[in-house]
Amino acid sequence: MRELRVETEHPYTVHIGQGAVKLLAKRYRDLLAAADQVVVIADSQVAALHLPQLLEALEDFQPKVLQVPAGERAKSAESFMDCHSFLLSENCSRNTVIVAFGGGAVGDLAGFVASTFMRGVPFIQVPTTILAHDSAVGGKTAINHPLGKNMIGTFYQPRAVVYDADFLQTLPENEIRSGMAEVIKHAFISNEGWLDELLAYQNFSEMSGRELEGHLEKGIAVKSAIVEEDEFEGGVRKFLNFGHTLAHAIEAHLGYGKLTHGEAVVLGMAYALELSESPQLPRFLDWAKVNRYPLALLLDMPFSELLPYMKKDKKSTAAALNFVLLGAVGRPYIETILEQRAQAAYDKLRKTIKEMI
Ligand SMILES: O=C(O)C(=O)C[C@@H](O)[C@H](O)[C@H](O)COP(=O)(O)O
Repeated sequence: MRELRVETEHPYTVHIGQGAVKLLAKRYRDLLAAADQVVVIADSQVAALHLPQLLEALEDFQPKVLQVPAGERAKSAESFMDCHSFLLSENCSRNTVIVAFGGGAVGDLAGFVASTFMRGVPFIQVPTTILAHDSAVGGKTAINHPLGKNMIGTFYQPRAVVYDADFLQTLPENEIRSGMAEVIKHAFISNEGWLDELLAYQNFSEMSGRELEGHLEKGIAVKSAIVEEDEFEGGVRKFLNFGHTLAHAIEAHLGYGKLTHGEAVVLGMAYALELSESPQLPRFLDWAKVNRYPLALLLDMPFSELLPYMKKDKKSTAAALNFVLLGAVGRPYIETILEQRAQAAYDKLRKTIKEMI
């Protein structure tokens, strides 16, 4: 079992390894035993596969379980209110502990619920996807608004992240693709050798469980170092948004859940590389093509339809579009891009994609 400490204002530990969920009752007994109630907010698809393991680990605390829709559909105002209604109807109090069980979406939702229920109750992240190596660490919580992704949320750190690698074994192919996009994002902003290793995958089924755990640990280390430096995103934390300006626009434009977050991030990273005039773009597009990321989707989406969403991105202002670009691998920076240049780069990328698929 590996442990990584995240030294934020309220520090916590990320436990990662097979069977990690079993340590919940031992390592967090004091927190859980002091709670008047333990409430699990679970992704319904994940619950169908793995809830018994979590309930066994928490059996001493007789948790209540609320299942929410799988994926991005969990991050709606309706599901946020359902969570609060559940907590109130179960007579939960400020001494309740929430456990988020599932992928990035349920983690973002449950974290937001935990940060707002009676102005804040403790929560533990139990992520079950590759993508959540990113979202479960760092304390960004959110739900979506039809006009923009993650527009409603807080910074609120979990008490612990318990990342059981056993849960990753049942991930469907599109979830593996989605999660690997955030892994590769961490490599782009930090380390060329690691990026080379990741871009060598022609098919993620070549990757052993041990290799995957290694990549997740590296990703978490990159993420936590940045979060430790800039917990509330005044500066360097924005680099973690590499690829996300376009990705979030695509997700909002298509309707949340139509595309996985990571698939959208791959399209967004290709665009950010084009804007950066990066020599990494051709091999990144080749990698995306062989690993069956939906590059062709960009051909159906005119720039004008995505622009209003990009303007609402949290890094942008009313007057300027701000993107995370890449000087070289490991050297991200923020640049303000004029609309005309943003459009030209988008059209150029679409032309390249059209010629290669
Ligand atoms: O934690 C962060 O900081 C990130 O930016 C990580 C992103 O990968 C994250 O998944 C999310 O999409 C953040 O978007 P934001 O627009 O809510 O900052």
